[in-house]
Amino acid sequence: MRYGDRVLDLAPALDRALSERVAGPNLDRLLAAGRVVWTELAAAVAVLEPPEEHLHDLADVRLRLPFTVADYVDFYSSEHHARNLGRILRPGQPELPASWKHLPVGYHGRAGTVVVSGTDVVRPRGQRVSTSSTTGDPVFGPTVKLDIEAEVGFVVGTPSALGTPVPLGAFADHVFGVCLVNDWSARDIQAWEYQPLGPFLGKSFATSVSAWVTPLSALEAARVAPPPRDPRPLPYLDDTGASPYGLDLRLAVRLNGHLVAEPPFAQMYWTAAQQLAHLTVNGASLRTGDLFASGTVSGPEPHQRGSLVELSWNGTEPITLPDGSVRTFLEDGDEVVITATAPAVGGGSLELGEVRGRIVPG
Ligand SMILES: O=C(O)/C=C/C(=O)CC(=O)CC(=O)O
Ligand SMILES: [Ca+2]
Ligand SMILES: [Mg+2]
Repeated sequence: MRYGDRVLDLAPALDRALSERVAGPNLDRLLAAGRVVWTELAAAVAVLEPPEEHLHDLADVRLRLPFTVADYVDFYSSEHHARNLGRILRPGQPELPASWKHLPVGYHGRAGTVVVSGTDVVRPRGQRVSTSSTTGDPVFGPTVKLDIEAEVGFVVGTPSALGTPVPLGAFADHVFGVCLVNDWSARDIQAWEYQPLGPFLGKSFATSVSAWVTPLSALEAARVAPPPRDPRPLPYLDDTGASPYGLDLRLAVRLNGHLVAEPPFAQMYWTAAQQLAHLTVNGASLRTGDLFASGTVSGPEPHQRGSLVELSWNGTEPITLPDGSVRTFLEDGDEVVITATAPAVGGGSLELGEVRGRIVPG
């Protein structure tokens, strides 16, 4: 457990009965233990006075992937991001696909390449069509449009049965907490391969997650109403009158230490509860360790865009950083850090665990 600037080795600091139910080398057993135990643990932690011997400086600790990732799904739930990508990738066509306001669009990603914050990201190679190509034929080589996507991830604890959808109201019975996600994306590989089945190799080479998962119970004060929906969604997605599941998380994206974007999660069109309801409405089951990400978090303002393809408008509007360096997409050696804050229970604000990654040559 994160304890300010330190790390608390929680299991030996807990009473034995609780410790035996959650202890392990990662969060897998805690996730599987279910909501009653999560609540019991949160109560125990709130009154805990940790002995010094179980506290370690962050610098002395190597952070690991916090849980075994089962299935990984990525949504597309920022209206601002979706409209921007539509304008950039599909000029002359409607900004939003016809289904966009009726369901949270998503795709299944590659769980095995989800890596913990701090892991280097190797520039991927693949097929792309050069902008100077006269034939439209692809070339092969390292991506020249390596991008980030600042996202929020939701971590499933309690599984569900195959054939049984998880309704909106059961969200907190299944989802343990929240992490930050960087969905690295090779825009040139993606643009050539993605139609009609969606992203494939352009995003499957690495997805970074924070080493820390913030329990939903710690984010009660961050809950906000999502933006109004028009048209009203079908009943299984209609959260009118329900306790809202928007979250006022304020993201910050830094490139080589310079702030380049401040995406507001509160403006996401579809909430995580709706994403979960949609993901299971066909009877698909959940497993402990399933990770579903929000989609790139972009707000309405230019400085609120959570990807470089938006911030540099597909490379046509380069960004000048305070140190004088200029970027469109990522260069080798670049380091990206995504952080977030949220209103805390009892006042003040809390920080989510950061997600950090550096690009190394392919
Ligand atoms: O509009 C497209 O074709 C592609 C969109 C994305 O690459 C974004 C994606 O991965 C989903 C998201 O993060 O919002
Ligand atoms: Ca994404
Ligand atoms: Mg990815």
